[in-house]
Amino acid sequence: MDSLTLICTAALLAAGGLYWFVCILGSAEVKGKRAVQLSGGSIEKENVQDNYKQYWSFFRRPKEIETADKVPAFVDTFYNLVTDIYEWGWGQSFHFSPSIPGKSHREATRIHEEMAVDLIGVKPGARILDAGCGVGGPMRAIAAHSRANVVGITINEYQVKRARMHNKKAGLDSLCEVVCGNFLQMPFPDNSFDGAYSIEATCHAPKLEEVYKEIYRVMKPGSLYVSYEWVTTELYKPEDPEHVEIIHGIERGDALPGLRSYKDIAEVAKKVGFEVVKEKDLAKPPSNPWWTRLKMGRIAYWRNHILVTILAFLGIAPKGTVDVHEMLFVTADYLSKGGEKGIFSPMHMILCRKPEE
Ligand SMILES: C=C(CC[C@@H](C)[C@H]1CC[C@H]2C3=CC[C@H]4[C@H](C)[C@@H](O)CC[C@]4(C)[C@H]3CC[C@]12C)C(C)C
Ligand SMILES: C[S@@+](CC[C@H](N)C(=O)[O-])C[C@H]1O[C@@H](n2cnc3c(N)ncnc32)[C@H](O)[C@@H]1O
Repeated sequence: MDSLTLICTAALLAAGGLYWFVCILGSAEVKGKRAVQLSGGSIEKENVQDNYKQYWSFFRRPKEIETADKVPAFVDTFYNLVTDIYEWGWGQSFHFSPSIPGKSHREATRIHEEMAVDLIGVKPGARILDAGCGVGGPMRAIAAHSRANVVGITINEYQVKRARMHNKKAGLDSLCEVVCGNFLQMPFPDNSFDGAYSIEATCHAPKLEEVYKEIYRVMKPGSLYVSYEWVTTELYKPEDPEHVEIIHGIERGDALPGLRSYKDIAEVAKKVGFEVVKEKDLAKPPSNPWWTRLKMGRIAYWRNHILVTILAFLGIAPKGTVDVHEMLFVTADYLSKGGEKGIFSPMHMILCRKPEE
């Protein structure tokens, strides 16, 4: 073989390898987002790095996220930064679920979502609220399973665009509606929903009471609300520096104004007027660990990190994407530790009823 043939063969192999690494491997599962499409949500490409710095500056004084009224804007910035990475590396449902032997992550996720709508017992044609809907993974599973009309609300405009696109693609846009707004002040009339749910979303509210009060307002008397809450468990010891570090790590990497204790959830629900029908930590045995999926993905995260670094270097992905990805990488570790130690649960389930008038 002469040297020209050798160079051409090597170049072809390198190009093929790069294509495979970026376009095939770049998507860890079937997600609807590719590595080459990573963006900063609604943030202009050149402003992603500054927005990341701005996000991080909120945590200079841990546990004191300046003032509560700044939280929705800070959460919005966070989701501009992470939405594409979540979709690319996790899927369209931005939450955890217990692993189920013999079932894929996708199936386990769907089962966890369907359980929520089964708990609120709605009939086909009912109108239900998804408070903090993300890009609508749960909303589509729930609408398909229950044939209820789901109205989702998210603070993040980019997620609204993504969710509407996915709804249409899934042929579920007649059942699923998405609104951009703050779940602390929703643009819906009193007593207008036949049920409501929120999956790993109300943890972003600076005061749980404010979001529960607002959900209570828009629900019809007699209807049910279920929430999967992020909490510290009875094993969390605030005097243990390792526990505190893990919980702060989770708060910093997930835009949380401060994790609540499992004890506070039912108390707040009752305070706003709900009757508590059932409360259960879905992470507890006999459920299988929810964090194994996070740990199993570690090799893929390394691969993703190399990929993101190359794409940012080539100017394909925004510059700050590398920092955001690194932050998530670290967060995954804190989340797994919180799960393994049993001090944190992302699925403390509470089922509430708005009393009949
Ligand atoms: C409910 C919330 C989000 C929960 C999870 C959906 C996300 C929490 C941490 C995220 C991730 C961590 C590591 C990323 C990895 C480094 C990257 O290569 C691919 C994406 C990750 C796996 C990413 C995916 C989503 C999470 C698991 C919060 C915000 C209240
Ligand atoms: C972790 S994601 C979960 C999304 C969805 N429930 C799921 O499981 O895929 C949290 C969601 O809550 C939304 N959210 C947080 N604070 C909000 C607020 N004040 N008003 C409306 N939505 C909010 C975010 O925009 C995001 O869509």
